[in-house]
Amino acid sequence: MPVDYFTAAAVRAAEAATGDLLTSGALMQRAATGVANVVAAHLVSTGGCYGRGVGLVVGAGDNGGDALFAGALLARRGVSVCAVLLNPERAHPAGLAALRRSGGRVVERLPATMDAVVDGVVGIGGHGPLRESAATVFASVTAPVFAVDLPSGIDADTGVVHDPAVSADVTVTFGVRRNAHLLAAPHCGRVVLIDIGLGDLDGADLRSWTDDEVGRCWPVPGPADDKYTQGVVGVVAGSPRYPGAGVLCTGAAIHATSGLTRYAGSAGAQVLSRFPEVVVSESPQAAGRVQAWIVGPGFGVDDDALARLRTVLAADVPVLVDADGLTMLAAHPELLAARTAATLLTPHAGEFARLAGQPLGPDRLAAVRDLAQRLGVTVLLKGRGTLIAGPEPSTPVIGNDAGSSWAATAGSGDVLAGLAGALLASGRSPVDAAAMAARVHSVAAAIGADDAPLGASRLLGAIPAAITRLRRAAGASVVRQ
Ligand SMILES: NC(=O)C1=CN([C@@H]2O[C@H](COP(=O)(O)OP(=O)(O)OC[C@H]3O[C@@H](n4cnc5c(N)ncnc54)[C@H](OP(=O)(O)O)[C@@H]3O)[C@@H](O)[C@H]2O)[C@@H](O)CC1
Ligand SMILES: [K+]
Repeated sequence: MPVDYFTAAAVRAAEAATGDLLTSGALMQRAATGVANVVAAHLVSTGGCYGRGVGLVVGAGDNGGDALFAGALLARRGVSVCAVLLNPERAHPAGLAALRRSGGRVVERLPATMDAVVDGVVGIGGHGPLRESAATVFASVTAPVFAVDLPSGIDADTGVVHDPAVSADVTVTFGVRRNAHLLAAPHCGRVVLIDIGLGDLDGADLRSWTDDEVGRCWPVPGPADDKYTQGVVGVVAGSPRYPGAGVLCTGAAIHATSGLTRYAGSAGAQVLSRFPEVVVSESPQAAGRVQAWIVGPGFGVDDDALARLRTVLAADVPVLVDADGLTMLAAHPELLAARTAATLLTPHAGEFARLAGQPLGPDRLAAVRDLAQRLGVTVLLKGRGTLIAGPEPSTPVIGNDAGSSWAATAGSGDVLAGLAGALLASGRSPVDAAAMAARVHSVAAAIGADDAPLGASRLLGAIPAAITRLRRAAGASVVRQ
């Protein structure tokens, strides 16, 4: 099952639909119990609850109410709980009374040594950066931070991390995940989802694929397959100045599927010396039939490159455009007008700005969705958090948090393009191909890096192990050999 993420408005609508549960405060009690249990589990795993110190940083809304009720529950378990009220007159009255009844204290500032700090400043009602009073409290916090719903200072819908904002070790959220949990994943830490009885929600804004899903969908040869039935991909990449891009992109395509890989360009000799299984030609016209093209990595932007881009985009098969191909496409958007098959663009932020005609801006989710709809293509926006939007407005954007930044290295994008292009040739839709490629790319980066910087060659070499890991996550029985 994919993991779905929702906007604050969708969360509020789902809460409102519960009627009595919301108005009676039952939802808040469930939320607070979840927070208390997560914090207590941390205390237990690090020595026990009794006599340990937990600080609450409490804002003026219901997020602060959650923190206060959670603090009350912890105090009843023998935890020494103290709360800083950022706006004492507006602190949640029932929550504050509950804390006091349980023996929790209100303090001006948190003690220097704490075992955990609960961020109850703001949740889905927050806007803008952490205000000064809250920022001052967090500036001296060294204990693990447990964010209620969202780390404060992070926008629930866009994931924009304002400055300052809380960076959490654990985020405890309720009912459904919010967009920010994926878009600002590095700031949320471990996200724990508490069931408060909202049920299943439709209309996700954002979605991520799980490892087992990618593994289940990964194309592997069946009994009736040969090299042609699994998809032939053509790679138009590399140049005399940048032959390596052609080698890396072609190598990734070879590792992705068992289909045939053709290379068309000036780096044929280098490609062949590394990968003798590739069928090499000088130009796309001479390459023979393919089920998808990859065009652009290390390609240059001269007239010859533009002519090749034009040829490839005129073909009635899916095309992935990357790197220099995107720079040329930004100057010649008319090349998309005559496309009859799907197109997948894979820009980084700079290429995105060229295509969109304006800087990416902080709201990456809206930007990628707008560009995909405007151009009528699928767009994969690269980064630590990859975002993939198709041209249909009704479908959720797919996001992939890499979990690490090891893949931020030269040639990494060429590898991603090779993976996604081969999956396009195997018949996957552009959104699926992009989502699967992004996931396997980040897993390969983690495996290849093994906690030390890696180059794109090692990233390439880790692709088979990454595919194996994802397929194992899906269970061995799903694919008949
Ligand atoms: N409804 C329910 O039953 C359930 C709700 N639940 C919980 O409620 C939360 C939503 O509560 P909410 O709607 O009260 O908004 P909330 O996130 O507390 O923020 C609003 C307050 O923050 C303030 N503020 C804004 N920005 C700020 C900033 N940058 N820095 C500092 N302050 C800032 C703003 O102040 P103002 O702008 O008015 O001065 C206003 O007072 C949700 O995230 C979940 O935790 C769960 O218990 C499940 C059941
Ligand atoms: K919070």
